[in-house]
Amino acid sequence: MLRIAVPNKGSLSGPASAMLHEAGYQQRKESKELVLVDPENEVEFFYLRPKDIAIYVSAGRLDIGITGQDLLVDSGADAEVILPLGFARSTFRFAAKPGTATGIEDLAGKTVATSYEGIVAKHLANSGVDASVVHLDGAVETAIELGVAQVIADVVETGTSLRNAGLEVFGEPIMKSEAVVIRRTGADGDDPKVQQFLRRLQGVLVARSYVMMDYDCRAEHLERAVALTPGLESPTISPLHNEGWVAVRSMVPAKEAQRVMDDLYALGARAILTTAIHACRL
Ligand SMILES: Nc1ncnc2c1ncn2[C@@H]1O[C@H](COP(=O)(O)OP(=O)(O)OP(=O)(O)O)[C@@H](O)[C@H]1O
Ligand SMILES: O=P(O)(O)OC[C@H]1O[C@H](OP(=O)(O)OP(=O)(O)O)[C@H](O)[C@@H]1O
Ligand SMILES: [Mg+2]
Repeated sequence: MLRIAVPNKGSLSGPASAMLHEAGYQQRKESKELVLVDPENEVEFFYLRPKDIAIYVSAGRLDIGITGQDLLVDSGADAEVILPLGFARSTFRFAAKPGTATGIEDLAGKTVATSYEGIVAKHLANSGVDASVVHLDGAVETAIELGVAQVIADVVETGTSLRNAGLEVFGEPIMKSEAVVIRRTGADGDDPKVQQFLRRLQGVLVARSYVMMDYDCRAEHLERAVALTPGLESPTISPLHNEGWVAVRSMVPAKEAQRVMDDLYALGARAILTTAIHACRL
């Protein structure tokens, strides 16, 4: 049975469970459940604190886990990313009161408050800057106002939390992050159970970001039409009863669907339809 770690709280928890559900796995019904066995899919889910997941996975106790790339780096655990999942996207940045710092060199001798000590300590060491780091569990934006630190290092998505606290980012982003699937470094990459799990999640990612497009066009316009809808491999072309016309079927990125439909229409294509993809294996 495949043993998988899933975040039990925080920003990663809801979207991770939603993605697993979409991939056909059972998910817990109550937030207090810590383990869920899905016998039909031969999978056991362990709901753990997001910060701990890389540690369990690197210890070999669990086969794979879903966590944040920043949490993986912060843990220093011996685990690696095998599939980025595209949600919980954020950057990790330094911030301070406006006008107090412009780059990492301004941190020398200062105190930095953060929930991600591992990332910050490594970054300071790599940059050769000598600053103190104070660990806080959350709401670090308040640390400056309350005099615990002069600088913070935290997750930034929209920047609203920083603005509300009267702070500004400075320097280059320390790292970018998103939710990822991880496994122990050097674990068997060919494990068929892991491969099947990854194919299911990849199927969800594709189903979320593509639509299926069907249309009819005159045979003489086919090459130009197909250039607009090249698909992932190659579009399917079928003859129509009306001579000189063909039907085309192709996957199109959902974000581009409306523009592509306009362009196909302008080319003379008709009966242009898009339908959602519910699941796929590429
Ligand atoms: N506002 C946000 N937008 C996008 N991703 C976020 C946001 N806040 C946290 N994350 C991401 O979520 C992960 C942290 O999850 P974690 O559950 O530890 O913290 P949290 O979401 O802040 O929850 P908590 O309220 O328990 O602190 C990290 O990968 C981080 O990059
Ligand atoms: O740039 P924003 O869109 O404002 O998002 C970033 C904020 O979201 C997270 O905080 P969370 O609400 O999880 O509280 P926490 O600080 O207690 O973790 C993170 O720690 C930042 O504070
Ligand atoms: Mg948080």
